[in-house]
Amino acid sequence: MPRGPLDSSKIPRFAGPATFARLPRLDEVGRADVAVVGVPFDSGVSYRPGARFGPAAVREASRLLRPYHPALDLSPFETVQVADAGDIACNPFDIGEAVETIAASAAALDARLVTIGGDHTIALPLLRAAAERHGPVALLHFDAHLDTWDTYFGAAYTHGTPFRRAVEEGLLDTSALSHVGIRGPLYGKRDLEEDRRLGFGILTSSDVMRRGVDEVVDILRQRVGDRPLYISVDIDVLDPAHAPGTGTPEAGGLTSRELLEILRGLADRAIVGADVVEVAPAYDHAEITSVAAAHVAYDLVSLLALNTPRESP
Ligand SMILES: N=C(N)NCCCC(=O)O
Ligand SMILES: [Zn+2]
Ligand SMILES: [Zn+2]
Repeated sequence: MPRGPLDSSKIPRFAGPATFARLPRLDEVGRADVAVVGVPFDSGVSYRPGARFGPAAVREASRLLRPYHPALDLSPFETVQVADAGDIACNPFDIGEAVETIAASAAALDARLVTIGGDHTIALPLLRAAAERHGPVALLHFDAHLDTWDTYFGAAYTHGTPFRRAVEEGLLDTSALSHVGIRGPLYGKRDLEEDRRLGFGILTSSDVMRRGVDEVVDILRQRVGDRPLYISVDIDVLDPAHAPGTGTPEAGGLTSRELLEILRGLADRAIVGADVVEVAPAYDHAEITSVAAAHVAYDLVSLLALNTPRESP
């Protein structure tokens, strides 16, 4: 029987140190099927810094999460062992070294991971770890930004470039790559042409609004098929009204309801790992962004719980 979160009817949810959803730490349970791990790294940002404080803020905002998910009819923490694996400590002064550390630490965790960032640079090492285990993976990338740019100031590893590196490294199944929520001004039309050449399809923020959640879910489910799927959620996919606490906000984004509904529509796909990145609490108000990120992480944990292979009795 998995060990679940602290009982909030006995220990008030605002008491004690924060783990994700008040779950046990990984060292308290020994092993986990699904682990939530923080990566407090933001040395790859191109604008406002501060996502290094994302993991702590999301854990704090996750105290109110409850154990039963009505929309999925699922108690994820009873179905599988979920634990908080703490933070991956990586070098804030050397991006290349940090990327190596994150890849090695993620690969060493014997669990399916929901990673809390940190800036989007961390998706590259997380995809390395996922591809090492599963081969090239399908990618669903929720973001205002493409993050397939080549370099910034000559730097190859930044929060605007992880998915171009991931394609170059052969980590992704280029027949199943989608961005969702893209919007805002670009450097030029070439950004879109290069992105298409890498293999990405785009559902813009306007597409989500005009075509609606159900049609978007149909398109994404078909594109992913039965491939192993990695989901990367940059919280700036949400409108700044729903996620002001982030480094590169863009007007005209998704609502948190739309994002959660799209994720729930993917419950029967073969999800192998996920991240929620770019929460920068210094720009947040009333925990709006961290609450949204905590709920997104809860839904991702639930999807992974549904996707954990059960041992036959
Ligand atoms: N928020 C992320 N991941 N990327 C934004 C990069 C946009 C830019 O610097 O032009
Ligand atoms: Zn972004
Ligand atoms: Zn991003």
